[in-house]
Amino acid sequence: MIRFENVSKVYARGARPALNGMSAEIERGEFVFLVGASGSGKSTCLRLALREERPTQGKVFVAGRDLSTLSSWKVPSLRRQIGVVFQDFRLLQNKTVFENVAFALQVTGKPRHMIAVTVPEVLETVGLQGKEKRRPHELSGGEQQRVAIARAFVNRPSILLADEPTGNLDPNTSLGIMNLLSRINATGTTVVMATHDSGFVNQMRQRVIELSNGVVLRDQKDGVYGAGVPMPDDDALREPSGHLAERPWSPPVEVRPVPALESPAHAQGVTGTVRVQPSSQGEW
Ligand SMILES: Nc1ncnc2c1ncn2[C@@H]1O[C@H](COP(=O)(O)OP(=O)(O)OP(=O)(O)O)[C@@H](O)[C@H]1O
Repeated sequence: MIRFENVSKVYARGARPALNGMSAEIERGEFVFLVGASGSGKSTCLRLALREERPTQGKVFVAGRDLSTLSSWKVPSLRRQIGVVFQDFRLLQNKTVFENVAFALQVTGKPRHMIAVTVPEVLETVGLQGKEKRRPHELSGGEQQRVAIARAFVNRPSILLADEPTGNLDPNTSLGIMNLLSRINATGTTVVMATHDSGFVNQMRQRVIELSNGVVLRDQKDGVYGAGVPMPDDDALREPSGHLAERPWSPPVEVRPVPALESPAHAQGVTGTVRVQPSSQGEW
């Protein structure tokens, strides 16, 4: 789905490379954490996959396209396949919740009647029903991130890139966002998330790609955040079901993938389930 082939990126002449011969391949439907020290190149990887930046050397392939030969006029169609979520939400401040999400459909030329149906559905999925008319400054950080996720997904992209999506949120709110991303991934969407949040990385046990100075230091299936050494009490924490129980540090709800998105209430970390069925392409 996403392939980096020996990619180097030098932003300014003479500067240290942000990426320095980095290679990695991410398959359709994977959930991958990109970790590494500040400046190790995580955001650069995401920007290259979006064709916001171009490599100085090497190639990036996304959804079967070689981005080095992709014409500029095809970049919007590439980006329609990719949802993006940022640490700072990046909502349009003068638009309501509904309008922020609707905007993503309008720019792709969707008809008004389709927008009128789809936006409330997606807002319900992320737990924001009843808040359609609010503006971003009238929402909590977690709610703003839910709007951003709704906007990222309303076009049913096959890839979600998330750059520190929990970086501005408290642990409980972050947990709700992680649950939402996990459930989105469970519908078949490829998720790549750059993060410094060691707690979630250690608990979710997804693939971890660790960057250091622009190269892949570690690529670990069912990985952990640091050093590649499992935490000593992991087996003790694993329940008979295979799910991880709470750690002493963790918020009071487990994170686990399920085969479909759940209700907004569940996404916020409380019980109750309304299933949103994925389409045959594994999208929702
Ligand atoms: N637009 C830019 N112009 C010049 N240098 C840049 C630019 N963007 C990133 N860099 C440099 O490239 C290197 C990698 O940055 P990048 O943002 O990819 O790291 P990161 O791992 O995402 O860091 P963080 O965890 O702090 O977000 C850093 O040395 C950074 O200063």
